[in-house]
Amino acid sequence: MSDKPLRIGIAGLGTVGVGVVRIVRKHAKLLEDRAGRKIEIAAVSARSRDKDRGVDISHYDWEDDPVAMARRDDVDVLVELMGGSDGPAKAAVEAAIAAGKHVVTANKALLAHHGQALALAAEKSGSVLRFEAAVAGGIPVIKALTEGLAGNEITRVMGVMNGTCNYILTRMEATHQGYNALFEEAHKLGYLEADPQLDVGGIDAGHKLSLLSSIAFGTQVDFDAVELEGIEQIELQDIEEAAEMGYRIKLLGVAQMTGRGLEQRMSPCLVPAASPLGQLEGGTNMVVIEGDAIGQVVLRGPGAGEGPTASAVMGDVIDLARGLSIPTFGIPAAKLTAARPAKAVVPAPYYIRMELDDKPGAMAKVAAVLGEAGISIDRMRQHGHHSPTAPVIFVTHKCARNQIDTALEGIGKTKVVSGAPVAIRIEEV
Ligand SMILES: NC(=O)C1=CN([C@@H]2O[C@H](COP(=O)(O)OP(=O)(O)OC[C@H]3O[C@@H](n4cnc5c(N)ncnc54)[C@H](OP(=O)(O)O)[C@@H]3O)[C@@H](O)[C@H]2O)C=CC1
Ligand SMILES: N[C@@H](CCO)C(=O)O
Repeated sequence: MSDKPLRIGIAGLGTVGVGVVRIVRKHAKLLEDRAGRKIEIAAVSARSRDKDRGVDISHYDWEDDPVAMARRDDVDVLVELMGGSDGPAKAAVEAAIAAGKHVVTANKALLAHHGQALALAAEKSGSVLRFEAAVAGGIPVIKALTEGLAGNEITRVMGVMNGTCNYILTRMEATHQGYNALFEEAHKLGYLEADPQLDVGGIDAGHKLSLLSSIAFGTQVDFDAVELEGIEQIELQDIEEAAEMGYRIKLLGVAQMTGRGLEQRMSPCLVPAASPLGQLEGGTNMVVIEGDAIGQVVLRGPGAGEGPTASAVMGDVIDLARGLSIPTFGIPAAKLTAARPAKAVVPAPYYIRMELDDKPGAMAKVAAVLGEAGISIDRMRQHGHHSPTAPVIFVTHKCARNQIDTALEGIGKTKVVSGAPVAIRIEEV
């Protein structure tokens, strides 16, 4: 037991920051016993000093400037909980690292864009940079990958890592309402990020996937290489068609090393309804890790919210208090390789929906385009309708995404389809 406390400075007192303050206050003795030393808050920083945050912060020094707080002599660890890929979050983290202080952050945007540079800087200055809370909120997935599964060659990482999207998709199925109505519901419940595109555009989940990829495959974080597709084009009809075929639609991230490079994609996928991913409800997250020795591990839990996210932050803080020092992405940053990005090369069956003109030869034209792209049709259904166009669903045999893209382009040129066809990958999970 050390008689020297670990002193943290918290930059950002919103949902997560307040959660961290609450845990430090409520569990002071427990934390001391587990960490082997006291954990104390030396200073806090946010935009507005006068805001009522529902916790008493009067015992802690206030800093208007998070960078100044990061440099304070009495701060051993900067806990960055402001958010944003650049601006004050980046400046404060860089200042802390330059001053040789450890950093704990929940900021996936910052790490997805600057993770490699920050990890290199941290190692150079002898700092430790940790980010458990940045991926899948309260689920200890970073620890699982960097520690518990460190003896494995990781073959695939998959997951549902944006609770808001999963909430919208599962509520569409449960309430038979369309995307727009459920987007509004999620908005009213305060689930959406300030910029909702981060959630529904798949960007937030893509940030998280890029961080997991780095640890799993020993590669430099490459968010730009993540193939991103959001959930906005998913219609109730897709959810219901998928359900009838025994699938559910999830915004699924998949990262795997292929013979042609690192495939990273975050996109809506049909997954078997009976699989663990298919059964995931509401805002819950799930990460599936596959390794050569372990086989498959499934981690499930709350991906956001005050308590779960602060829990993950505190796990990192306790590790630092214990003196644990693990490279940011599991191996020294200089050893992380720059992976060749591979577009979805692993073939899969696809679900394709389109509004087909109800006139002679229309179906034949579409079938010809699919055939020319080398795509074999597994199943096809056309529903009864009273409109001039017929909703038509194809399920293909396994094919590559570029074949689908070629076919979609060709289908557009047939002039027998209204609007853009929707193609969704069917993932074996
Ligand atoms: N909320 C969640 O469930 C999860 C959040 N995260 C991540 O955790 C981080 C924090 O998220 P969350 O708590 O929800 O965010 P909030 O928006 O609730 O809080 C952000 C805090 O940062 C402060 N802040 C913002 N800009 C500045 C600035 N320029 N200078 C000083 N302080 C600033 C705000 O100050 P003020 O209060 O005065 O306005 C506020 O206290 C983000 O990186 C987020 O992505 C990760 C997982 C889950
Ligand atoms: N916006 C995220 C929470 C923070 O990671 C989500 O909906 O999962």
